[in-house]
Amino acid sequence: MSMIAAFYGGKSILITGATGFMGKVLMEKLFRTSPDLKVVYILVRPKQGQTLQQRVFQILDSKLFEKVKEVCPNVHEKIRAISADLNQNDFAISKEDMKELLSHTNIIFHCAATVRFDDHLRHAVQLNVTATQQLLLMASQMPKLEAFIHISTAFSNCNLKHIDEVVYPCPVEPKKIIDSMEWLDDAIIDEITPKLIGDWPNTYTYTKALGEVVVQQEGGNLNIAIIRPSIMGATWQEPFPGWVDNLNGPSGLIIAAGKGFLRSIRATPMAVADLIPADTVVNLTLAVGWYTAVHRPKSTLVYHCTSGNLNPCNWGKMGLQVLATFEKIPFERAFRRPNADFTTNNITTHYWNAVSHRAPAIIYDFYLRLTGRKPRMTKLMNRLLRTLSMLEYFVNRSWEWSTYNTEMLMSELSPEDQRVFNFDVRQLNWLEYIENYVLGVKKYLLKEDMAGIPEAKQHLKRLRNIHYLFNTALFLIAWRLLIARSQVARNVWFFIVSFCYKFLSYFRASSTLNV
Ligand SMILES: CCCCCCCCCCCCCCCC(=O)SCCNC(=O)CCNC(=O)[C@H](O)C(C)(C)COP(=O)(O)OP(=O)(O)OC[C@H]1O[C@@H](n2cnc3c(N)ncnc32)[C@H](O)[C@@H]1OP(=O)(O)O
Ligand SMILES: NC(=O)C1=CN([C@@H]2O[C@H](COP(=O)(O)OP(=O)(O)OC[C@H]3O[C@@H](n4cnc5c(N)ncnc54)[C@H](OP(=O)(O)O)[C@@H]3O)[C@@H](O)[C@H]2O)C=CC1
Repeated sequence: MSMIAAFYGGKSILITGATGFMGKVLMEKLFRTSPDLKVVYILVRPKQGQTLQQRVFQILDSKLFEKVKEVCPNVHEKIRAISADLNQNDFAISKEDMKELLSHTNIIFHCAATVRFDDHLRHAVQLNVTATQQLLLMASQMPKLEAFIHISTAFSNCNLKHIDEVVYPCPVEPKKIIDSMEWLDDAIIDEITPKLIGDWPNTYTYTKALGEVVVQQEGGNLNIAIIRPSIMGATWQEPFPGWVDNLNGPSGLIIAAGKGFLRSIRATPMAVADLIPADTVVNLTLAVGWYTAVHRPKSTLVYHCTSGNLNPCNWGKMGLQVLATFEKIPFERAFRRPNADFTTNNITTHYWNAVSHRAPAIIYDFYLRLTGRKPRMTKLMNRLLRTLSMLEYFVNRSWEWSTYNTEMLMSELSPEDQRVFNFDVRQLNWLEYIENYVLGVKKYLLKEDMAGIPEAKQHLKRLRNIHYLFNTALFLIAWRLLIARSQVARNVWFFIVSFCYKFLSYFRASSTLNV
């Protein structure tokens, strides 16, 4: 019997960010391995005209929860959705709900965050720092609380090259930042943001670093642990390979490459692609929850959930495998044949952006206009280029994350727990994982049917023929123009023609002699 699964039995668990990518995988695993848990409270905000219950049912109706419904048929009764907005004071939770949360919660998994790189500093601070502070305050009033697990990111200290499993201080105290956000107006915040974030690449990583400091400073006597995942990708094994449901991290770029929009990216092929499957992160998170509650470490432990130091894969290898998978599993209605490449300097990046991204978009929009349709490709391409520029920082550097605590935890698990809550990335086969990832993007994100693969392959063949035809026509036109204008080109042309003629004459003469 798994000790971790048994530990969660009968427990009341509070999850923030349960409607997000990681939150869903976390809930799924909890219910599948500990169907006898008491209740999972989730803090949810009504969104896009959906009520809380509708949001919960939508999650439970997804393929991700199919296995859960078999092992825990009353799962919907065990999820208690609480209306909350983490941007508001006291999270705008009603008094009754707050009372229930405070008196029953045993474990907290704090996953909610804004993960947008370009979020306004005020909003990023509110969600990633102030909300964490408020949640800690709530936690300190929970008499039955056994552990508080805070999800951060391995990139919270990406301004360093080697990162240990410790909380690093920030140049400005989080409390001062929180206070200043209250009285500074947006224009001033915009102006000081670059100075405040210093050598962090964006407001996301900066505020996640501040969030960690808050956890350390204001955790008081709570039993706390911090988990730092790197780039979270589709599931590796559980509940099935390849599950993914948002465009963050590599998923959006896989779509852009597979549909033929993404032709080149400024990335260092040898830089480590520190991807980590979502189910690996969740297994570690649940193991940390158990360890923190049962062993009550004296200080706040930080756990790195990364792949680079144990089983490294680089962007070059990953990119090639993604492209190889498109040969077998193409996406439908591609704009161009998938053929993304890495560039390594600014000049080639600008060149390929102009030639391979902007020019085809302009030509296609011109064609759309001619045929009476609304142009849209240039807008889409601009958005892709903006996304690429935001991700560039992460695909041109490598980091070293130490994993002493994560390895210590692994050694503390029983063989059964090591199997059920496996977070040993050394066992990950990258080629297989990436293939399943691309397949998952096709099935669960693009919602494309596998039966459409032959037609998608035919479409790619047509695109290849159009590509060859276009290139040949372009070459002939360019050559014709050159010959008309340049004596050197004419001389070269006559030399080639006369050489071919002589060669053919010689060939004909020698074959006549042989007869
Ligand atoms: C050959 C291949 C090589 C592969 C090579 C890979 C390299 C991959 C490196 C990654 C490196 C990360 C390393 C940090 C790891 C962390 O710790 S960070 C956690 C992950 N966070 C992220 O990835 C967030 C990054 N994304 C962003 O910050 C913003 O989306 C961007 C990039 C600034 C773009 O913003 P934007 O232009 O305003 O576009 P946005 O409104 O966000 O979205 C555009 C459309 O996509 C949709 N959309 C956006 N997000 C989502 C979503 N999550 N779910 C569903 N739809 C969405 C929107 O609905 C919108 O659609 P429409 O409503 O227009 O129809
Ligand atoms: N994805 C990744 O690559 C990585 C993620 N992480 C960390 O993992 C955690 C989970 O990330 P991930 O699941 O990918 O993120 P998602 O963007 O998928 O989910 C974010 C969650 O936070 C919730 N949330 C956001 N704002 C509010 C609000 N004002 N009130 C209530 N809830 C809110 C969202 O709710 P709603 O559905 O209503 O929007 C959603 O449930 C985060 O802490 C992130 O920093 C760390 C490393 C990598």
